Amino acid sequence: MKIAVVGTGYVGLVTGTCFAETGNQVTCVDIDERKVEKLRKGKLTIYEPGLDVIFDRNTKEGRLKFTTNLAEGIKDAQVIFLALPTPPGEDGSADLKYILGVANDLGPLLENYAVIIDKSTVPVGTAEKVRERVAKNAKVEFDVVSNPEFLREGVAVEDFMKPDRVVIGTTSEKAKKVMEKLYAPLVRQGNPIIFMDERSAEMTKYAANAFLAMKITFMNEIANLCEKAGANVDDIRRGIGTDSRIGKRFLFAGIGYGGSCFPKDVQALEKTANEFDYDFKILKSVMKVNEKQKTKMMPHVKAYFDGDLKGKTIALWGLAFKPHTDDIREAPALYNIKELRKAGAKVVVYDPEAMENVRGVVGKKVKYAKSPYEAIEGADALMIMTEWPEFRTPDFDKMEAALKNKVIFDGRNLYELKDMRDLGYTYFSVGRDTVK
Ligand SMILES: NC(=O)c1ccc[n+]([C@@H]2O[C@H](COP(=O)([O-])OP(=O)(O)OC[C@H]3O[C@@H](n4cnc5c(N)ncnc54)[C@H](O)[C@@H]3O)[C@@H](O)[C@H]2O)c1
Ligand SMILES: O=c1ccn([C@@H]2O[C@H](COP(=O)(O)OP(=O)(O)O[C@H]3O[C@H](CO)[C@@H](O)[C@H](O)[C@H]3O)[C@@H](O)[C@H]2O)c(=O)[nH]1
Repeated sequence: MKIAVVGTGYVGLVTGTCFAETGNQVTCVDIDERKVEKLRKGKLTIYEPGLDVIFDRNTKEGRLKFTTNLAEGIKDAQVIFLALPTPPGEDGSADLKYILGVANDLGPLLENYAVIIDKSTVPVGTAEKVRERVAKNAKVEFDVVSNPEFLREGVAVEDFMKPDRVVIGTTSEKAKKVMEKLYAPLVRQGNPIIFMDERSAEMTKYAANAFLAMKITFMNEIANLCEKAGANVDDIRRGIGTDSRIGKRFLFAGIGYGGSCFPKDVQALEKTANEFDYDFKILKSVMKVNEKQKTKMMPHVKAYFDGDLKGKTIALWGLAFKPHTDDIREAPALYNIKELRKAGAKVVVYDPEAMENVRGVVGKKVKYAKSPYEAIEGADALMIMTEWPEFRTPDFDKMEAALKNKVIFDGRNLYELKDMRDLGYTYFSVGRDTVK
């Protein structure tokens, strides 16, 4: 099939590369000339495990191309994915300017029947809006389908190639057939394609993200209560996760959810509820709790240094919003850097992948270390913000020699309390006793 993907960010690049891998002819379109130039030279623009291998194969074999020219990109395409940003607008609702802008441009460029697919996360009713915009100038027949994406960053290729399910919102039989053919190679293991109308598909995406954000937030509140009540959240997680109605996944307490999706999508769904005059109380609580959770270690840090962080050096391990990605959008680490600096502390940071992105936002306000051990050399304390595997079993002898004080503020519960006790650390974690 000939496919165009408009918007070549995390979702667009993964979508385009994976569909090239299943044998399609894919052209990715982006307005960012530097990005397209780099991709054309065979260089990836994001860090995503496993993407490099299939990207190389498909660019070399000529199935994956890049352009800044929309007309050239969509020429003869049977399906056109819109994988464009839907950032929060001023009031927190999803800003549709990118999607509707491209929809306006598409109409006059269509030469044959095409299925236009909303891959971006878009509020209920967007497919209708896209249809209206394209129809204004279109001379040929077309369909607009909602096909939300559920991939997670860090495991995006695997999620895309082996999806739990594919959700497709369409009321057109013709579009349905095209979509079935397109996705057939990805659902061979028997995972379902779930067809529904466009509005339900759009709502499904927000419901999934909001539910997962709520699940995490619930555990974060249980963790906060555990700290007061002397219980251990890791035991609670195991105790409830084994109940198949609850499930083991997304029960890890920590310093809040971040990333480019949960924060904006929970907010956008709450705005949608507002528009329909519905007071979505749970979502409001989820946002409020998460906001506070991100910097929940700060009071402990301040108290440890008797309220005075001036001149203290705090090392941060982990900057990305989660491991296996260089994405720092809404990363808890950024909020902690801000709070630490506000309190007068010097901050030294280390992350295996996200340093360049942080440099772009924070610049010289923090020091960048080349290794986790360089970051803690002479530091007064260590804070852990992201659970990268390399932080899980560090060389504790090296750590002891480097740190001024044996104190760790762990926002991701990487270590066993017993081990920390045996090693003689003061150890703060989430939803568990403090080791002193
Ligand atoms: N990142 C994820 O893990 C993820 C997962 C599922 C769904 N989503 C949703 O997918 C959508 C895209 O997210 P993303 O993370 O890929 O965003 P992104 O910011 O990484 O990528 C968007 C790309 O679109 C390009 N662009 C902007 N305007 C354009 C135009 N007029 N023409 C062509 N290209 C244009 C940008 O230059 C950028 O490269 C969002 O709605 C998001 O909520 C994201
Ligand atoms: O038990 C858990 C699981 C996750 N998180 C946090 O939740 C956030 C989101 O994590 P994750 O869902 O793994 O990453 P994303 O790449 O943001 O993926 C989410 O957002 C995407 C964009 O919409 C969706 O496609 C995915 O299905 C959805 O999981 C991160 O800050 C994690 O640290 C926790 O705190 N505890």
